[in-house]
Amino acid sequence: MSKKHPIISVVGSSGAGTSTVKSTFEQIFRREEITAVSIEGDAFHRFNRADMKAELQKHYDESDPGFSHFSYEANELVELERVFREYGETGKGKTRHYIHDETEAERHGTPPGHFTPWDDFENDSDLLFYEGLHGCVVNDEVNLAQLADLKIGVVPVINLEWTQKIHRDRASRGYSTEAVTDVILRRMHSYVNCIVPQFSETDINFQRVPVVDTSNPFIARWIPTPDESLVVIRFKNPRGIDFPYLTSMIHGSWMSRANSIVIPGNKQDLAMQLILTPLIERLVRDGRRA
Ligand SMILES: Nc1ncnc2c1ncn2[C@@H]1O[C@H](COP(=O)(O)OP(=O)(O)OP(=O)(O)O)[C@@H](O)[C@H]1O
Ligand SMILES: O=C(CO)[C@H](O)[C@H](O)COP(=O)(O)O
Repeated sequence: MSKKHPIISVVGSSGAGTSTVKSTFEQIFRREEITAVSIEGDAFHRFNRADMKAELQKHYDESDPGFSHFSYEANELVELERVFREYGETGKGKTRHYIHDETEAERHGTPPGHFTPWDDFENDSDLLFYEGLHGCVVNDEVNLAQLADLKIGVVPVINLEWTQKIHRDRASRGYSTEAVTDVILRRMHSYVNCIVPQFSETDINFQRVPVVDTSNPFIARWIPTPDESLVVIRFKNPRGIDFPYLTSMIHGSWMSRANSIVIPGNKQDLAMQLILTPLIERLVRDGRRA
């Protein structure tokens, strides 16, 4: 927890939609005149693409099913914790980019499968925004959840998450369905052990649930649209959340439990803005005061 230099951590698996949610946060930052610096979780992978391939082969040869981009040891989590701590204490820190494809390569001048050099954050930011796989990890080595001030989980039900990953990796990263399926299978062990536990650390989870059949995500021709989905929003601590206000403002929403509301999928952006704006405002106000 850091009052003066707050940290927002948005966590989700690969293809869950954390980059998509980032744009909602950016709208709030712009409207509220908040200056944010940001980290993409993939920047803290331990290996570039070629080295990762060799590591995967090594683990495969040793019959180790647990190793993948999702596992702790494939990522620089101690370094990420150091950056979170440094930012919380001083408002300074550094990050880099992992380049996935040609479009990103052109933007950053680094070839796909490599990292850009480390770069310092801009000075005088109001907050640090993390989006990625591991921003709420608590394990024997690190406690990232403890260092973040607002923790959000983006967790579509798994069929939908796989559909989104397959479509995104095929459309913009040049992989075949078979290659993505193989990656999903190899990551399952660490999905369960390293990714899922974080959703008990998060303050709010947004879980998109399709209302069309996604029973075979490997042949789905398109991603279910927002109109074909509901979103379950679960608050870890519902105290202080004005549920009557939210359900009256979000047409078609209802409470499904004492700490959860369900909204139509096409209202996710509105719901995020209504829920997150006051929380972010408070973080920034307290930070500026401190
Ligand atoms: N609410 C949504 N409605 C419809 N499509 C969505 C939604 N959220 C995400 N998607 C789609 O799912 C795909 C994956 O989303 P996104 O790139 O945001 O995932 P990600 O979590 O950032 O993945 P990674 O961490 O691997 O980069 C994209 O094609 C995106 O358009
Ligand atoms: O999105 C991801 C994890 O969040 C990618 O799978 C990861 O960054 C590795 O990419 P690639 O295998 O294409 O080098």
